[in-house]
Amino acid sequence: MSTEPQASEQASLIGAEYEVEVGPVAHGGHCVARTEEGRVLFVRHALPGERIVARVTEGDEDARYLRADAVRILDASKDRVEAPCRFAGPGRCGGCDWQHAKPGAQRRLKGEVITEQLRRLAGLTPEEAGWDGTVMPAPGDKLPQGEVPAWRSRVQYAVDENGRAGLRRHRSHEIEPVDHCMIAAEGVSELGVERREWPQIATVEAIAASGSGDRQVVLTPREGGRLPLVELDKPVSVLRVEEHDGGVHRVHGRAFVRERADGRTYRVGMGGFWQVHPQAPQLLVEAVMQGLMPRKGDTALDLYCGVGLFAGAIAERVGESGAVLGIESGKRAVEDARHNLKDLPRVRVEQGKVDQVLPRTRITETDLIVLDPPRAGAGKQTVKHLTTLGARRIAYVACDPAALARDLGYFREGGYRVRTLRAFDLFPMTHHVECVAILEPVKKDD
Ligand SMILES: C[S@@+](CC[C@H](N)C(=O)[O-])C[C@H]1O[C@@H](n2cnc3c(N)ncnc32)[C@H](O)[C@@H]1O
Repeated sequence: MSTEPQASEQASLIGAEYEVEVGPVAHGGHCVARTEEGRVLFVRHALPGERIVARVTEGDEDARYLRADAVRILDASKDRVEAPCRFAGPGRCGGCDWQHAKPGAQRRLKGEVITEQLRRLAGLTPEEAGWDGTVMPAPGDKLPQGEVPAWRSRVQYAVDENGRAGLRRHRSHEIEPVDHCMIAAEGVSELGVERREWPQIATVEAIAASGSGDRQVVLTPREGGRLPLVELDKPVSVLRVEEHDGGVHRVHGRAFVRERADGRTYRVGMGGFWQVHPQAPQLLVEAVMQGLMPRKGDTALDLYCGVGLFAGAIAERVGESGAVLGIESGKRAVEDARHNLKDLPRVRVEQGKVDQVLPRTRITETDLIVLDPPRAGAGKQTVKHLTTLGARRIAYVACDPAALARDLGYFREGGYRVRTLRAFDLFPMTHHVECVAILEPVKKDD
């Protein structure tokens, strides 16, 4: 069955409906389906094996593929549940992708995406990647059926023309007003951002640091708008982002929040990166340390080091006879990292892009490397450089399995193999997943 789009839309297929059988999951929070005419659809709100009616949301006659939403489920998967969030569904909030899937099924789908990316982009079988296909939930997130983990310790809300806070619809600038985001951490919900009016404000970010209890609200006024009087129920620091240069103006309270991981406190200023799931920093430090096994006296690099999470953990373990160099491009993050690690005299943090700073350091060897790049990955040139430094072990922390797979391919070209690859569901209800790959040089007799 198919419904043709209205003639006035010319070649656009937006609005056309196709009855299809849903195929496998694809990277990005959707599944692949094929129409009778052979058109490829990327369908959201569907699950593999289902028979559905898909309505096209993007694409025209000439497109290589169309984007679509499952608007009617004719034959449901056993993994399907009623979305617990009332703002989820076709055309609604774009924050979550898998509200309609059981938690175990969400993790399975993420595992399938990782396997597929490894195969397609690196030519690696699960065995060659040391990957057993299991995506682990964060401790505390395995909740009874129907309950949703409230994990987002940082939420940036957009504000609509009526002053209501909300979240963007999928691939859209439109805002879905949301009076309670189910995945927002309790500390975020308690700030009351979702329940008040925000005239003249473009975005409001609510931050609830877990270890310290620090709370922060970061306001970006509308162009030409003025900052409204801000009175919140809780003691929070409020920052305002200046329009002209992205600078930060402190309205009241501290200009940073304090986070805790691995027995240390980390100051994180505005714009500085910190993992959003409260369990993530500890979980990732443990996975990285188990993989790297630092020894006293080791030298190590922490690339894309943020405010110094892994540099701090490694420095504690390599002791005073060892040394750690962190590299990070964000100016404020580097200031925070230097502050956070100032009790560790053998740690240095350099500011700049890894591909520019690393060659300038003239480092020719190191025992250990941890790299935790942004979504785009490290890239061929940087990976190639890293494979020349003779590291005994490399830990690659990745928030995008596609970029990870590409970079693992480059590591292989440089003589490194993957020992283990672990994956953690640090973003429940969304399609995102965090991986930690541990690499080591291929031995001559391998
Ligand atoms: C995924 S975060 C990791 C931060 C840190 N490892 C942590 O876990 O808190 C990536 C970091 O890389 C930084 N970054 C992005 N591109 C960079 C580049 N080309 N060179 C250096 N740092 C970069 C970002 O500012 C961000 O702090």
